[in-house]
Amino acid sequence: MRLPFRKMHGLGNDFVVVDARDRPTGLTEEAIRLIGDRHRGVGFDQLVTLERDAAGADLFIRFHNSDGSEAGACGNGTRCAAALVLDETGRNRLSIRTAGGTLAAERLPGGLFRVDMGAPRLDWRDVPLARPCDTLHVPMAAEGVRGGVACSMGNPHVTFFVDDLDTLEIGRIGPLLERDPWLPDRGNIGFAQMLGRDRMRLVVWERGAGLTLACGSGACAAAVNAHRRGLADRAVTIEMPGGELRLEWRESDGHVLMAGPVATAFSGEIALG
Ligand SMILES: N[C@@H](CCC[C@H](N)C(=O)O)C(=O)O
Repeated sequence: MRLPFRKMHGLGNDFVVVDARDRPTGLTEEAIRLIGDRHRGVGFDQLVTLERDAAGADLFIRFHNSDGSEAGACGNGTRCAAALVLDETGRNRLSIRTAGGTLAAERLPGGLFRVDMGAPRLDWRDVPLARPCDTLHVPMAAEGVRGGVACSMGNPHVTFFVDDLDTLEIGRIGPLLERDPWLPDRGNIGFAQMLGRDRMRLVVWERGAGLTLACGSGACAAAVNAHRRGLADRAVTIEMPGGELRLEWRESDGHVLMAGPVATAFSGEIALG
């Protein structure tokens, strides 16, 4: 059996996109890990599976990290999947369901795609944290960082605000913080440096995938958390190693809007078994 796929990325956060709308892919967790292996497989940060939605949305999207675990949300992957289906159908808007919630995607001029990522969840139970805590000041710490800000964007995020991103050893502290006892489901860990009220730098250590060039839901969380801390306005540009995303935490309905580019690198077929 051969499984067609498309390799896409959003700012270097890379995905293998497979289509299960007509028949299930049948991929096991082990097969997902193998395809995600950058030496023995295709390699990806996330596997993005397109499915039909039973509840009436235009599309259901499922996300798996390269370690085989399932994730409730993936901002860059949602933009890529949305772009693919919008191109396929010639439409400009799409409703999408994910395990983390119902989203809306639209095509913008200039080759950009915007996703309404819904409202962040700010209660400690929703992140989730291990026990009651003010999510604005989570007493997590590692060398060079202390006191994170937590929220859920359909997946768990903690953002640490620092003066100088370049002094951190993220490859060393990221995996420790991902598995901190405060995070029973592990977490995506963002390290942010404010450059002004409308601009910041961000590096994200992703749960189940490690250091990434960009993280869409991590950028949403950083925008929300920076505003909650009084560090940023509601609209910010976020610079990540792979490029920039434009974020707005909309006042009228509390939804987070994320806009940025997508790209296809190549497509191919995986020989299963
Ligand atoms: N690349 C992502 C986030 C992917 C999921 C994450 N690693 C998790 O386990 O929650 C994005 O662009 O949001």
